[in-house]
Amino acid sequence: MALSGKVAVVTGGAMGIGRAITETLLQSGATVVLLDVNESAAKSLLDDLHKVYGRDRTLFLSCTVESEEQVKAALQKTVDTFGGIDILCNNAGILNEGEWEKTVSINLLGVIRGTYVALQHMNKLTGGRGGVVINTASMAGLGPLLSCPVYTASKHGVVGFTRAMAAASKASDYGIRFNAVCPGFVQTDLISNTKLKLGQFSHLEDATNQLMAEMRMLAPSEVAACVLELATDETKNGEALMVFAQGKQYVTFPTL
Ligand SMILES: NC(=O)C1=CN([C@@H]2O[C@H](COP(=O)(O)OP(=O)(O)OC[C@H]3O[C@@H](n4cnc5c(N)ncnc54)[C@H](O)[C@@H]3O)[C@@H](O)[C@H]2O)C=CC1
Ligand SMILES: CCCCCC(=O)CC\C=C/C=C/C=C/[C@@H](O)[C@@H](O)CCCC(=O)O
Repeated sequence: MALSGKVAVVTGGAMGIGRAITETLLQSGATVVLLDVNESAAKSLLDDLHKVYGRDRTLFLSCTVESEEQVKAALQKTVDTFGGIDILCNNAGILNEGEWEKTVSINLLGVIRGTYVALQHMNKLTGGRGGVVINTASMAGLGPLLSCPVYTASKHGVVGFTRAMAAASKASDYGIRFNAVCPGFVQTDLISNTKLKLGQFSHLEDATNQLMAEMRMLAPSEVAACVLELATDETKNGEALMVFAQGKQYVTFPTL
């Protein structure tokens, strides 16, 4: 299988897109460590996964991506347990325009933190074996979502950070590829009760719902399939892969 022998870490791996990524990577032969704050969801998922994949290819570690200490401990535990890290999926994210600092802290700072801590373990220049980092951005990382300006900013930041890290890694010979997946609307808890999550922009919920209807919904598994493509296609570095209900498309960015 494509990922046999590979060790993957998935943040926010207990639910939604992260759960689908976890399952898809396991199906492809990887060992998967899922980091999440929702212990009950994670333990329920682990029970299901153990029945299908056995107990030796999955591990749940309670970890918030907001904590440097917890991320460092989780990635060290991963390396101590499975020998290294080959794939990092910085997937954890929230929608909360009311608590916008928390949105930035998780969606952007959490991606930067996970990347920088994993770099110490994955970088070929520091004893790592290289690999790939796939960041879950969003279509809102490529264009503005009027009802959630801070969520939009966080996702634009993820796209920019990913592309810059890809260039830095190539120029530095880290041996690590960096890519972003940019889904449209996906049927998960994140987009439930959006009116409560839009803060001062809750009056724009209808406009967002109209966009959601026009773009149609994706299943988490469709996003996970694109993550698998970015993980396994070694020609992909610095890419942003858009995922629509109608298909997928790599972004062509302007050459400055
Ligand atoms: N649902 C959608 O329409 C879209 C979602 N995305 C992005 O996909 C990613 C996953 O979101 P969904 O699966 O939709 O949401 P979800 O709410 O179903 O799952 C998010 C997971 O992240 C975990 N999490 C939240 N805060 C965390 C933290 N501080 N540390 C560790 N884990 C944490 C949650 O416990 C949950 O298991 C997010 O980055 C989101 O922005 C991108 C485009 C579309
Ligand atoms: C309700 C928030 C959902 C958060 C979850 C997501 O990340 C969903 C993102 C899905 C689609 C986003 C599409 C964004 C489209 C806009 O950029 C576009 O409609 C703007 C067009 C006009 C312009 O460029 O100003």
